[in-house]
Amino acid sequence: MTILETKNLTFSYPDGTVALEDISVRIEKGKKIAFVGRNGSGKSTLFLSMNGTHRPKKGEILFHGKSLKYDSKSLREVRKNIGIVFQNSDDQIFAPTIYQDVAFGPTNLGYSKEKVQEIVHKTLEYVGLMHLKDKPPHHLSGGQKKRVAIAGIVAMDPEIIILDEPLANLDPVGADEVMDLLNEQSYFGKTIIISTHDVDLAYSWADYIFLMNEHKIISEGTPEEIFMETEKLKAAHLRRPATLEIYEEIKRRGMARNNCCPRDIPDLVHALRSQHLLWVDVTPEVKEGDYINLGVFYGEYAQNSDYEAANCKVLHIHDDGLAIVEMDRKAFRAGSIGVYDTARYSGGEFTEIIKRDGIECVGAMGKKSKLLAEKEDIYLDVTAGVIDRSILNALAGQRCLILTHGGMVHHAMDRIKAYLEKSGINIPVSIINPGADEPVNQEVTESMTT
Ligand SMILES: Nc1ncnc2c1ncn2[C@@H]1O[C@H](COP(=O)(O)OP(=O)(O)OP(=O)(O)O)[C@@H](O)[C@H]1O
Repeated sequence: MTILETKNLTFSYPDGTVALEDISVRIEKGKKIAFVGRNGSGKSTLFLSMNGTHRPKKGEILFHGKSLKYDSKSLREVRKNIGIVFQNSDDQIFAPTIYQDVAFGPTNLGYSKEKVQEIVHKTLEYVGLMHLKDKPPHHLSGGQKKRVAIAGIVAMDPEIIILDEPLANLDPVGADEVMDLLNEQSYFGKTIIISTHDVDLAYSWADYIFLMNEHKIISEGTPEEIFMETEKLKAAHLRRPATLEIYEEIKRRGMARNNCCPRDIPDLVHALRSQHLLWVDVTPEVKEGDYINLGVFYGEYAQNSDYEAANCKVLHIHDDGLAIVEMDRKAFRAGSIGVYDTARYSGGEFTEIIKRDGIECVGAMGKKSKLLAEKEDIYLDVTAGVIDRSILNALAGQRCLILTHGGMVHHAMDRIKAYLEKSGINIPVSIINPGADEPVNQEVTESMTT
């Protein structure tokens, strides 16, 4: 279902600079959308047009199929439902305290003082800034300011959240925390639109991408489609994502499975063709069709030590005694992944779970979960890219624990299950402390082969 649409949108600034030319896009409800383009291509202008801040010279904008109107009542309604987080948080945050800043939107919507308080507390808790609620925003770090700006928008409960360069000036962990927030909002059914020139982010995150160059949309499609268009990327001064570049190189060396389009590191690992055929020296008594044991180096993926014996069938023996053998390896030493919902935390249980389940790798997603881990003095092995890192560590045999809360629990479960289903690997995965309406164990049970 289309939630937002622009038709032949054209916009120029008062000094005559043309910023948008004939832009027609359709945004589907609930999707994660990225507008990708170099500096000055028109992304910010388009976003400000989408919520009625800029009035187009030509064309129109439709929200739920209705053309945008520019009287103050209609604009108020649109801005309640289409929230924008600006690239520079200082353009957005202006109240004397963080609490007041987040309260601004809900207050303007005419909610009672009690309801505003309830919303602000919930939202600040959600972004992990409750402990800073009375601080003036200008005393915060860039990453904290970004979270305040997002909180201010989330507090209005808009249908669409637009973020202009959401990760600009954030460190990797801060960037990950912002993406965790966005993924959770997406899980709750919000439509998320971002602008970025970070091709790696757009490729791994978005459901659908619009490519912009010189005030126009030059292409649109799924990430896989967009990043195959080398010429258009070049025209837009962009490059292909690193994951795709690595995959292409692996493929050129005959080491990749065919027809896959890895979007992240676990995908890339899965894209590696397992090493089936080996070329070895055999003794004269070995015949074609025999089985021999060979020592193979598997690193952390081995079941007992880094080296192990793999049973190999001799396929062909050359005159010079060299043979081609095929490895017959059945299984990885698989670890496990447990997801703990910190929304149901009552105090002190992490230490107990880590001891009880022999956890070797702990990761936390979201500020709230990280703060709780700190409170229990838990060392966090992973604080960024937590889901992917946990999958990779579990593939190497580790027992992993992910601390997160609310919608992120299900986002993490869905992502892990999707990966395991796609790769046919079996790793026990469960929500450790499910709610009354959730299944205790969500194991994926397909058989595992290399
Ligand atoms: N207030 C303004 N007055 C005049 N021209 C402007 C104004 N704001 C932006 N522009 C121009 O409009 C064009 C589009 O700018 P816009 O900021 O929308 O691009 P962008 O893709 O968001 O860039 P960036 O990635 O650098 O944020 C550029 O040529 C820019 O110089």
